[in-house]
Amino acid sequence: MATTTQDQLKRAVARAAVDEIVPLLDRQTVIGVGTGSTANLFIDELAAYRHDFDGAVASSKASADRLKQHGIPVYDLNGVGTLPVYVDGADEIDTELSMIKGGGAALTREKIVAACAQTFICIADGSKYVERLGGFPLPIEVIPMARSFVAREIVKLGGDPMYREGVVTDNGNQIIDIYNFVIDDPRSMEATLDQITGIVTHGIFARRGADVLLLGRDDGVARITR
Ligand SMILES: O=C[C@H](O)[C@H](O)[C@H](O)COP(=O)(O)O
Repeated sequence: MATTTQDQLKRAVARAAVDEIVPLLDRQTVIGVGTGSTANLFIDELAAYRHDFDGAVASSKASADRLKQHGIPVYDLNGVGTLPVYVDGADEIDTELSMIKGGGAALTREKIVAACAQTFICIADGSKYVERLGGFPLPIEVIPMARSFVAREIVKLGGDPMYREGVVTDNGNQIIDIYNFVIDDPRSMEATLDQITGIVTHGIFARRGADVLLLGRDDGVARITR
């Protein structure tokens, strides 16, 4: 039997997310849209329904551009109230639906848009589903002048910080990736990192984790809820 490629799994969950949200849409609905290769496929699938909803708030300039290319209006979050749904990928997601995000450096806007959403639907291929977060290096967005200070604080917490050279976020900041970081308790680590001066956002999404995970596996898309 032919194995399903990662790209096919991403496409399957993107379609499943569209199937899940289309019944909720009306001409006034504005939805939150994430960033990355899986979110891109979701945007492409969503395009067929562009006349069934009002528009979207994007979590990155790249996603905003892709939405606009499909003729989907993109709104500033400040002009929109609560979003009924936010759809995005993840770099890792655990059984409690806590996530590591930010592999594409979009974590800050993602966390903000997710905070405004009633329901967070995570779309991910099976490789992202883990027992414990931390195999994927944890991205942190830092104010540039605080980079070395934040790195020293991370070392005190037992992680190995690595500057992601050449990357500037949509907010004009820099990214540090933390390798070899044990995240036994995502909520507690999220709170600890929230306290470090100079960190704009880190990639642990635990307090605002996903509500629904659409997980692409060889045998189909599993729907897992928190
Ligand atoms: O900054 C990027 C985001 O957090 C993405 O959602 C995450 O990196 C997953 O991206 P992909 O769907 O390309 O694996």
